[in-house]
Amino acid sequence: MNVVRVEGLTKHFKKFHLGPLNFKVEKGTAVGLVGSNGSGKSTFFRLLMNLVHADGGTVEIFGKKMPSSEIEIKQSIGFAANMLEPFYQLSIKEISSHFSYWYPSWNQNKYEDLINRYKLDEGEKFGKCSTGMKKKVDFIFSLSHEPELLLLDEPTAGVDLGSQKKMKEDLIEFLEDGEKSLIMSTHLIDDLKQICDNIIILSPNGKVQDFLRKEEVEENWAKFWVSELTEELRCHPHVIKVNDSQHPSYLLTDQKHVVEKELREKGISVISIQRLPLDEIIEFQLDS
Ligand SMILES: Nc1ncnc2c1ncn2[C@@H]1O[C@H](COP(=O)(O)OP(=O)(O)OP(=O)(O)O)[C@@H](O)[C@H]1O
Repeated sequence: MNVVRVEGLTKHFKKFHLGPLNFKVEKGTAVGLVGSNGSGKSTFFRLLMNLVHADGGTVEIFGKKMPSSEIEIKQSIGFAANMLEPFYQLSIKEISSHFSYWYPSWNQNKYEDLINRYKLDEGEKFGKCSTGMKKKVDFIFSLSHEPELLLLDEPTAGVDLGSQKKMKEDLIEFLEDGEKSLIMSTHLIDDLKQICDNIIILSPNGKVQDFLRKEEVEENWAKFWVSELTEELRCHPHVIKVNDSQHPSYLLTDQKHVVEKELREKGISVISIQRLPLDEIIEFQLDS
């Protein structure tokens, strides 16, 4: 079952066009959204939450259409995206009383446990919190009403290392029963490695450059150092990069088994094979 389905979603600003975006998020999975600064990650979250109006396309969440089922859908979404600034004059506790009113599923015990876990002072005015503290408050509010889906825009950015570790533990626990889902943007490879199943890469011009299934890419992407690079290999649809400026030459593939078979059939010797770590794969995708 798909928890999120996006079709042809577009947003045009004067100097930036996002989309058309097409993808699905399966229930029970965690998706990492990566892309360079300004590639449209925050805009994408705002579109999902109908905080900016799309110029085209459709969004379905929990099988219901946005924006016609907006209120119902939002009751089951935990959203953290630096949206609490308008409450800068209120204390964390005062903001929590608004949240508990808005969300029938608000879990006061969970909220208090998280406040203690992240060592926050509930009496502090939100506007006086540091950047990292604000991120933690945002994170706590997103989790305290027992959502089915979390949408988190760079949740760990600017957060101290100890709290980053706790956030990851909390997200892994959130996903544990396989019923709940997560989309989070991040610039941190560890977030992707430790939490996400799939990765959406946004190109600088606001398009989905790739949708990577983490298990598949770790299995399929590899570098082969070979005795020779034939023309056929250079043009092979699963050879995505070659380098013959050094000896031995190497090729990069996103289909290890296909290329391995091809090399064997053509009698080309493989000097060595290296699996590609996820960070190199993402780096390659972001650079290409
Ligand atoms: N309200 C707006 N009006 C005009 N342009 C906007 C508006 N909001 C965002 N943009 C532009 O859309 C582009 C994408 O911005 P967005 O904040 O979504 O990127 P991002 O991927 O989240 O970046 P970062 O990684 O730096 O947080 C940027 O060029 C930005 O200037």
